[in-house]
Amino acid sequence: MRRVVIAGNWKMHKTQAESLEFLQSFLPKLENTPEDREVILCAPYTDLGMMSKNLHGTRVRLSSQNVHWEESGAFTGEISPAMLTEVGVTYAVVGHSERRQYFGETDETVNLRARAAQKAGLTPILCVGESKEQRDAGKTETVISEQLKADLAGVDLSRLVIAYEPIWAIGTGDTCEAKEANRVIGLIRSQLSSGDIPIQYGGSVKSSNIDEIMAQPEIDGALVGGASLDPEGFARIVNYQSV
Ligand SMILES: O=C(CO)COP(=O)(O)O
Repeated sequence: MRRVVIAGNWKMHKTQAESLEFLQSFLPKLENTPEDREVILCAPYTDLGMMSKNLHGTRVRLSSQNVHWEESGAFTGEISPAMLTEVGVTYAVVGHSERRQYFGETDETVNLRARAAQKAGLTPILCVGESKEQRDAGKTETVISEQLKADLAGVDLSRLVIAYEPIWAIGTGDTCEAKEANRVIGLIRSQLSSGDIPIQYGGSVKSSNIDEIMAQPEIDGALVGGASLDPEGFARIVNYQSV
């Protein structure tokens, strides 16, 4: 049985005060959430320590939105795996398309980050996905397959989550059709030597489309951006109706 993993990626949103306010409203809404759903919040670095204290004894896990591959050094603006594990973080997003697009992240650095995360005991959430141009040119499968090959070299597949995030569907309201996301995720799975890796869909996931997304047999969860900022809405996503 593959795990269901629902994660909220807050990106560059929420101060500590705002995160605390979120948790106060969100946590009570998880009372009836089925036990087998894993819930993760990918919060800004400055929120993680405080959130970790407030999440103690709850089912919610914490993720960073990136992680560096060196243990320490002259890397201004970066964060080491140990700095994250020390404050109770257990997951790290790597290879998000916003990092690849705006901050020069390459498959090579994504791979280094994923391996370093695992070495420190963090589970990477690896994001892959094609741009609109690549999709229109019929290159979706090739792009994703090259990303997987490069990003996962030397990575332990038993401690990994993958998120399929088509770039054209991120923050646009233009969700990938659930059946199409299911097809691509099936292709991703067919390329992996382990069948147990949870594979999420990400890109304009909302409370109004989560039920259909989660009804797809290949989709094991969601990586939610904008809709994870509101505690009501994100709780509705976590508490999706399974069919
Ligand atoms: O990038 C995403 C999650 O990592 C998706 O963002 P949106 O849900 O805002 O489209």
